[in-house]
Amino acid sequence: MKPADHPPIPAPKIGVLLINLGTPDASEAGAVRRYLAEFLSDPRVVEIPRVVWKPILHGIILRTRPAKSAHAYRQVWTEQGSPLAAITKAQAEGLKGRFGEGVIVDYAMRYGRPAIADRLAVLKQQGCERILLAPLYPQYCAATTATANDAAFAALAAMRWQPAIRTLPPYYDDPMYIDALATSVRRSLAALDFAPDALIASFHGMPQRTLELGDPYHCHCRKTARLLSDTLGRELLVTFQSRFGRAKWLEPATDTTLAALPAKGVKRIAIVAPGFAADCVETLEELAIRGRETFLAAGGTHFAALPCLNASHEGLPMAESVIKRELEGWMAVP
Ligand SMILES: C=CC1=C(C)c2cc3[nH]c(cc4nc(cc5[nH]c(cc1n2)c(C)c5CCC(=O)O)C(CCC(=O)O)=C4C)c(C)c3C=C
Ligand SMILES: [Fe+2]
Ligand SMILES: [Fe+2]
Repeated sequence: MKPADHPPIPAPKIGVLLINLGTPDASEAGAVRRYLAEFLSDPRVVEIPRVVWKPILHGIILRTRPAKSAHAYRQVWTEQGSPLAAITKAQAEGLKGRFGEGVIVDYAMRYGRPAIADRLAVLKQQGCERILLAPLYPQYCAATTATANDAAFAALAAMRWQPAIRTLPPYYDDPMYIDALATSVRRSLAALDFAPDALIASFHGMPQRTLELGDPYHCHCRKTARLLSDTLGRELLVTFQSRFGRAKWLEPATDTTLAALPAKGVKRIAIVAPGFAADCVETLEELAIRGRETFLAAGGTHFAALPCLNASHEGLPMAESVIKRELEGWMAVP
């Protein structure tokens, strides 16, 4: 065959795989137990020797926590399932078509479904020879960003013909991210029927030891908060939520701060969670329900939990921008 007689070779495609933490398939204790078992067995999440941790996990945690957590999930469950699942799906839908022809946007979860290995296989079947892994964590943390990438690399380890891979860097200080947060916070505050005395930025906590071992998570959170505070032109109180286990976690803790503020004369607050790309049980139940109860029981009078960036008018263009930058050089992106 002369070269001109060859059938046209389809252009190789690019895949963008959004990755978030994962969430149970259902809000009943069995499903929550399966999810927690996978999540809390990850040595990136609980950095205790397996011989010590396994009996604690299986003998205590997985016998007691699923029922409590299922209660929390039930309070925030939607018709589309877990909020984290529904919002991540909406983010992927909302980003489709924003990177030009030949770029396929998909999403996966580190724990539970859709699994990272399965979606990588589907992207490959669709002809993606280059894939951007995009863990949706603005602040890098080994327990979130690194383990998401680890899972993808483990799937690649089983492939004879691997796609080329890039990973999305953390975007904790990206001006698009900070501006998106500031615009979203301003819009949410303007819609309140009260003016808060204080604005709290609550980040997911981590064991203090991970900071001492060099994980940049704490520094990334502090920098996000400083830049957001500068952009908003108002003070932000930084706290860390969702403490797990007996070890010392990053401080100040969100729950103890909420309980202490009214006695200091801070009776009206708004709380934002800049480290969560999507609302989830930690923002909708732990902050918006239990946090409110704690604050009001301590004498607070007004409480508002502000929404995360989600698939909003601020959130999607921000995600588009940080992703587009990583696709540069792979193709002429519009
Ligand atoms: C945003 C960053 C997150 C970090 C850092 C993080 C660390 C971390 N988390 C746990 C334990 C639990 N986290 C749980 C829920 C949860 N965590 C994050 C994000 C981070 N976690 C999200 C987005 C969610 C919500 C998931 C959802 O389904 O909506 C839970 C499960 C809920 C519960 O039982 O309370 C646990 C447990 C540890 C131990 C850890 C770091 C060491
Ligand atoms: Fe967590
Ligand atoms: Fe929690």
